[in-house]
Amino acid sequence: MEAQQIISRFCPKSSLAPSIPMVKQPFSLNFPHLHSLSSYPFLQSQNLGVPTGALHAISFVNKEVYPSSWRIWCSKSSSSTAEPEEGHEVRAQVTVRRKKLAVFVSGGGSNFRSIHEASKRGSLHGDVTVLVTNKRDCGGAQYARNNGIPVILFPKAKDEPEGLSPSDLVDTLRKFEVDFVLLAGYLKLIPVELIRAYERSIYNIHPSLLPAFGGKGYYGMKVHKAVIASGARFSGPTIHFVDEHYDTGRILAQRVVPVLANDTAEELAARVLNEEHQLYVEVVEALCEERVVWREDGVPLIQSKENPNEFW
Ligand SMILES: Nc1nc2c(c(=O)[nH]1)N[C@@H](CN(C=O)c1ccc(C(=O)N[C@@H](CCC(=O)O)C(=O)O)cc1)CN2
Ligand SMILES: NCC(=O)N[C@@H]1O[C@H](COP(=O)([O-])[O-])[C@@H](O)[C@H]1O
Repeated sequence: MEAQQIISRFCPKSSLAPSIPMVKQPFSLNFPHLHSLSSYPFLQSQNLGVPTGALHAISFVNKEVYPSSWRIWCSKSSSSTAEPEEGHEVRAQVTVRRKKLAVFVSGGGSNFRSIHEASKRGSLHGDVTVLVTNKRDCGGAQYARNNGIPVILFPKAKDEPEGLSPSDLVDTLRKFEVDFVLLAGYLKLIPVELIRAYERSIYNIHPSLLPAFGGKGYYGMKVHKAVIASGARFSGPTIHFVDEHYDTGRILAQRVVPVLANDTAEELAARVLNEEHQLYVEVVEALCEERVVWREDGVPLIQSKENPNEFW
């Protein structure tokens, strides 16, 4: 990518903005080595007086690289102590608040379970605080109940007397202080009220390489059957921002799997789903650590946790 590309970082309105202003900088992709304190758990909480469960970091900036006029929004540190290395200086300290997640499902909920398990094992700096479904007895809803996660029905079934309106749903998610909405096998159109209320904070996983094989009518096994029938040699999951239409939001992440000559739709579905589970957890970890950045041309990128100089 051209060095003059501008990268700015987006922090959802509902999350605490970092303690230093978000500024656009004429960056190349080669940031000085900035790393996250999150890889040094012993530095968390007690050393810096930061509440338990909060990610925090101090930015050490390589003065040779950045002119003093640049303000660094990244708050990462490679140091195993709070002291800057030679040639670096402390610029800022930012606490990344633990995020609250709402997951929407209509079926078995294996992606939801993967995200919840990542939260429980501590690799995810967030919690699933509410589950939303249009199928009250689906596998995902049962899993949520078994794990003490509140379940909300939306929209109600046609034959049910009453249910939540779109604005009721928004109010309910606000009451749960939801930061991000994650669709995971949810088969209903998200209403524009929710899209507007959670700008750039609603994500969906789709089982094909969008924009191919997406849109109304493309869900579940229908997607994999269409891929096989097309003769495509590759498929894979896409995670994208959700806008008013099915599968047309900005693409954030993808993985590729081969489509084999003798694949059944079920075999392809299983291969894609295995990648989905890994990819969605990786992406949600990045969301919760506020590692999503926006290129000047509007393409969202994820900043690598291991090497903040790299984006994918
Ligand atoms: N506003 C948005 N809502 C939803 C999106 C989105 O991108 N924007 N993604 C879908 C998930 N999805 C693909 O990833 C998808 C789900 C369902 C359909 C579809 O055609 N549904 C049928 C009804 C199916 C049923 O009720 O069993 C339909 O609308 O006729 C297409 C794509 C989630 N919501
Ligand atoms: N267009 C939407 C769509 O087809 N989503 C797909 O539904 C499955 C849900 O599985 P899960 O309930 O086990 O997570 C997943 O494969 C997901 O990509």
